[in-house]
Amino acid sequence: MTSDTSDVEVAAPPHRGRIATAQRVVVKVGSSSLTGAGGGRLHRPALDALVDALAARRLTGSQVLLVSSGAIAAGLGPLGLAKRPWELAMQQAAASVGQGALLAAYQDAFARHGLTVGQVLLTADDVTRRSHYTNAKRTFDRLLELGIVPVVNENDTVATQEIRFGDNDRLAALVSHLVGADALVLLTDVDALYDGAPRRAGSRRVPLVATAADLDDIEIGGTGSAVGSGGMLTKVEAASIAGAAGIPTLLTSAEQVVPGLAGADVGTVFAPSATRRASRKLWLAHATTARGRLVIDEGAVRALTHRRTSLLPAGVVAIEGSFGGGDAVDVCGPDGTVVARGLVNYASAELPKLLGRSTRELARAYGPEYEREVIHRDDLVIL
Ligand SMILES: Nc1ncnc2c1ncn2[C@@H]1O[C@H](COP(=O)(O)OP(=O)(O)O)[C@@H](O)[C@H]1O
Ligand SMILES: N[C@@H](CCC(=O)OP(=O)(O)O)C(=O)O
Repeated sequence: MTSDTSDVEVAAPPHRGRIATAQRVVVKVGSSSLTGAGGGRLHRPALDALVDALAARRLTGSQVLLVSSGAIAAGLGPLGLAKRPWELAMQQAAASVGQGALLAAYQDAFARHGLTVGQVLLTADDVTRRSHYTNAKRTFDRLLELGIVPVVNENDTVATQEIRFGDNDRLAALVSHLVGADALVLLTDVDALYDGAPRRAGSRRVPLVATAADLDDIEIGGTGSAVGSGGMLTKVEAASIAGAAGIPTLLTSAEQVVPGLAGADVGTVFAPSATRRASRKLWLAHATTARGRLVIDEGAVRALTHRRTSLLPAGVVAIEGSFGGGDAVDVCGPDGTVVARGLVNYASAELPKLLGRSTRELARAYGPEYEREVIHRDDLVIL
């Protein structure tokens, strides 16, 4: 930068500064960045270069969590598969073979820097159900206290089609919530978000997404490689989930990880959309999959959104779906707009007889255990 005082000095964008100084950073790397041109085996030089950059950051005192894809891709070669299989059982077999190879490579690569890794395999349930969530959080906290680098992936071998994340972008965003990260870094095979297909002439890098409106004119497409899964869409969603917790996201390529982590003007930074909210509420909003819907009347909508009350049976007019007590459900107004999400205290089979009735009346009719709310306000997040 010139010292000429007539120049207006442009301060480094604050979000890039936050990435450079983040004390706790979650870094996610995609399959395509870890596999060679053929896609079916780990590309050790690429993995080693990534580990060198992360180890350097770790050794400056930051805590680094790595969310690494690549299990399925790494299992293709050993199983003699030319491309990612479509069948779930075959993907799981590939992941089972590949995850071992992946972790062994990380163990070895981090050991060159005197660092130890700890494997954490998560299913969607582990970041959805309250007891599992707390347990996963405790494990991460302890690993980080011990100076370990957690290496996280989805537990592909047991995740079924219905419950799996499928891509690791959202998982990385949820892990960043879970551990209260200061920054999320998504590494992929393109150096940034582009305003059109990245390899098309004329497409331009988007250096900053300050608000969701900045995405309006951007063509956000699917995966560009044979081994990736979500494409740009899941990365933009992940950045939005992280942003809702006050966490900035940097999206760039694995090759740009060193300047990216240093706060240089590479890749795309997604500014957070909010200041930090309590993580359990965020988890409720983003990690849970709604198993059903409760339709509530206008008065209940007002009570929930303006007075932040619990949802009582008297305000519920209809139920949709089949769910158990403790499951997540969406709460909608009379026009079908989703106003909240929460953990319901009753199973769908129990609810019909309670609708529209006061808790006092229900307690008289069915006993004191029916005096409880349909959703307690601590288990309710307004959307
Ligand atoms: N607007 C866009 N800007 C940049 N990349 C995009 C865009 N739309 C789609 N993509 C594609 O997203 C791909 C990255 O996603 P993916 O293949 O799932 O990677 P990973 O395996 O790292 O998760 C890029 O290779 C690119 O082809
Ligand atoms: N858990 C899977 C990740 C799925 C996947 O392809 O993710 P990504 O490359 O990040 O789009 C694996 O390890 O193969």
